[in-house]
Amino acid sequence: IMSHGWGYGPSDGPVNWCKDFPIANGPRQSPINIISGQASYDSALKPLKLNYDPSNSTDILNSGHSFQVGFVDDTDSSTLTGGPITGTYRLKQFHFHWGASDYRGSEHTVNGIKFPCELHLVHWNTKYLSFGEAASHPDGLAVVGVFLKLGAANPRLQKVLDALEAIKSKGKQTTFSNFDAKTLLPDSLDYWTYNGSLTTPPLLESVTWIVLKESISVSLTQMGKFRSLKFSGDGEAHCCMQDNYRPTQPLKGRKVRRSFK
Ligand SMILES: O[B-]1(O)OCc2ccc(NC(=S)NCc3ccccc3)cc21
Ligand SMILES: [Zn+2]
Repeated sequence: IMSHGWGYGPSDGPVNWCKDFPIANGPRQSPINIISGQASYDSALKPLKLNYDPSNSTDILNSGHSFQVGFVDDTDSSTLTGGPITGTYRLKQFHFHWGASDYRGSEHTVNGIKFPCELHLVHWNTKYLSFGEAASHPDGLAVVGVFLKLGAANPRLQKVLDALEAIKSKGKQTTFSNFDAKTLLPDSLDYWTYNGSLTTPPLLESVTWIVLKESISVSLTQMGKFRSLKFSGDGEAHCCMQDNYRPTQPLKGRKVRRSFK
């Protein structure tokens, strides 16, 4: 077993996760490479409905693997409905994955193309009592993935990045209120969808993935802010938080559908 938790380094990284989490080699692992020509249009797929209440945002945390903005999820005030899912899923947190260079960092890829960063908006099915409970069921979670593409600075993203000063090292947390996660979404909500898993241990196969076709912009300077975070805690040897993405996993016969013609 691993001497310590999991990470993204040479000894505790994705190639070794299967030792502690054998599901890493399971039938519905994420992320995947989306081959757009092989994704079949499904007219039965509904439009995504994201209703987020900005007053639900609570905090921003350096988890040691990424940073995440947390939301109050004890009522149906910030929800995802429609799309490929049935029922109501509550927003719990959003976080990102990014690279050490601008040519890698996303988890999902499109026709082999990597983006410098990928946003994950994590929701859980309210037919279960909690996120933890939902995470152990095949229909328990729904994650909206958004690619970040190099370009003009993104003013909506900047509000999140300005908060990173206070959470540089692992375990740091600070309040983060009145943030409207909807402002991080692109104009179009066209998406690809497939059945997958968490992309970090425990790699549970409980995620309906909803990956948006349209990306949002991020500037080089803003990418530098992501990379200024540390995997390490205060007093530990400084280890820049970057390349915190899992490589793509085998499709194993799964079908990817698209909501757009
Ligand atoms: O694959 B992802 O990076 O994107 C989607 C996503 C959602 C959640 C996580 N992990 C979490 S919340 N772990 C804590 C936990 C996990 C399982 C049960 C309780 C608690 C990682 C990812
Ligand atoms: Zn993620």
